[in-house]
Order: sequence, then C-alpha cells, then structure tokens
Amino acid sequence: MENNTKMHTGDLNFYYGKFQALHHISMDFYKNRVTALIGPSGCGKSTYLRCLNRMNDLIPGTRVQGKALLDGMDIHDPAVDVVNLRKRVGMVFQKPNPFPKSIFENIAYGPRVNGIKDKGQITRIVEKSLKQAAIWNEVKDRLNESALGLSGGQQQRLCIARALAVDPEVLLMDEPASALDPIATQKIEALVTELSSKLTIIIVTHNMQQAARVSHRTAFFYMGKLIEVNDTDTLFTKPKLKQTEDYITGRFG
Ligand SMILES: Nc1ncnc2c1ncn2[C@@H]1O[C@H](COP(=O)(O)OP(=O)(O)OP(=O)(O)O)[C@@H](O)[C@H]1O
Repeated sequence: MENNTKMHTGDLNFYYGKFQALHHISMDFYKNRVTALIGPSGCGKSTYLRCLNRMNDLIPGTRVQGKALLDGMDIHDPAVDVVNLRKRVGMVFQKPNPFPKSIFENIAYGPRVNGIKDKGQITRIVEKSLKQAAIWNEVKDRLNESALGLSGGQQQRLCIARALAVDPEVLLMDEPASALDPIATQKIEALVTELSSKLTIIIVTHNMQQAARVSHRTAFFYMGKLIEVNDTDTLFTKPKLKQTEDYITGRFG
C-alpha cells in the first residue's frame, strides 16, 4: 500500500447466497483522487461500491470474504461501528433520494444525528454543505420549502450536500448523473472534480466519456472480476488487455 492510500481491498469475494458476484478484488483508492469503476451491466460495480461502506450488510443472505481497509483499519472488524463507518464513507445513489422534508432539514439531519445541537452551528453546516455542493445560490431563499420541489439535478446536488454535511473522508457515488440531463450532469461532474481536492471519490459510471472526464484512475470490471486498473489516460489510450480494449472501443458491453 502506498502511504496516500485511503482505502484498500485485498482478495475480496462477495456472495449473494450461493452466487459469487465479486471474485478476488484487490485494489487501492488514493486520497484526493477520483477513481471510476466501469464495465458492462451486471459486472459487479455497484456491489463492489457497496462493499466499501458495508451497505451490503443490509441485504439478507449476503457474505463477504477478504480484506477491506479504511486508513489501514479493517472495516469488518467486530469493533467497527457501522454508523460511524458510513459517516466516514458517505454515499450518493443513482436516483436522487431526498427526504420528504425541507431543504434545510435534509442537510441538518445528519449533523443532528451525530449529536450537534447548537442551532447556529447547524445553520453554518447547512450553508457550507450547500455551497460545497454548488447549489446554495439556487436554494438559499427557499430553505424551508420541500426538497421534493427541486428539479432532479438540484435534488442530486442536495443529496451530495447531505452526504457532505457529516464531513465524510470518502464519497461513494453510484451513477450519480445517470438520471440527469446533460446540463445537470455537467454540474455534477464539475462538482466531483472540485470535491476531489478534499475527499477520496469512487464513482460508478456507465459512461466512459464521463469516466475519462472526471477520474484520475479507472478500474474495468467484467463478470465480477477486476480486469484492469490504471491511470485513466493510460487505461483509455493504452489498455494492457484485449478485454479492456474491446470494451472501451465499444466492441461489447
Ligand atoms: N440483491 C441482489 N441479490 C442477488 N443478486 C444480486 C443482487 N444485486 C445484484 N445482484 C447480482 O450481482 C451481479 C452484480 O450486480 P451489480 O448491480 O453489482 O452490477 P453492476 O455492474 O453495478 O450493474 P449495473 O451497471 O447494471 O448497475 C449481477 O449478476 C446481479 O444480478
């Protein structure tokens, strides 16, 4: 492991019942770097992403083997508090999923759950998070209105703000722009680039142009296996393996 490694998995296997969805996945994720996970539908990208903050624990009948480390700490250690793990490793989903509450309350929720009671501090966190997610100007005059009244792209930036409000170290993003139009997508991509100066970001995307635009490193998955991982430029211009080349040139997938 390099010393700028934030997360690492070693020989990670994952099963839904008897079905093995991930096979021996070993890779590192670096601080202040965006890593894209690409590959055809069903290859295990989302499953792998969910292994990184133990979201799969919520799915009955699943089993994980192997190592998953955050700053060298085994995230499966019985001493690990999963709520705290998910605070450190936040997540944004494909479909924006704001709570049916006001814009303000969507962001204030996490910090409150984490024990922050001071109203002034909560207000500062709400403003800072909305600014970080590049949506403050659009919502600052309607903080008490329902989040459900926002457009899809605004809702997704709100969900990013909600994730940022608890000050995560890693942000997992599962196709965060796939439900959005091109302009909203551009905003999310710009945001990913901006946030990478502070966080480790891991993003699942179907869109190879998007991976090329936003990520420093790209990992290609196929049928539950990590086929190739490299600097994004190298992976797209000089893939080592034919399978990767076939996928990125659109010959399958
Ligand atoms: N809850 C589940 N129960 C059983 N099998 C599942 C479950 N979720 C996913 N799978 C299976 O695990 C494999 C990997 O799925 P996963 O969703 O991780 O792939 P993906 O690469 O993210 O696909 P997509 O790009 O279509 O979202 C697939 O064969 C899928 O059918």
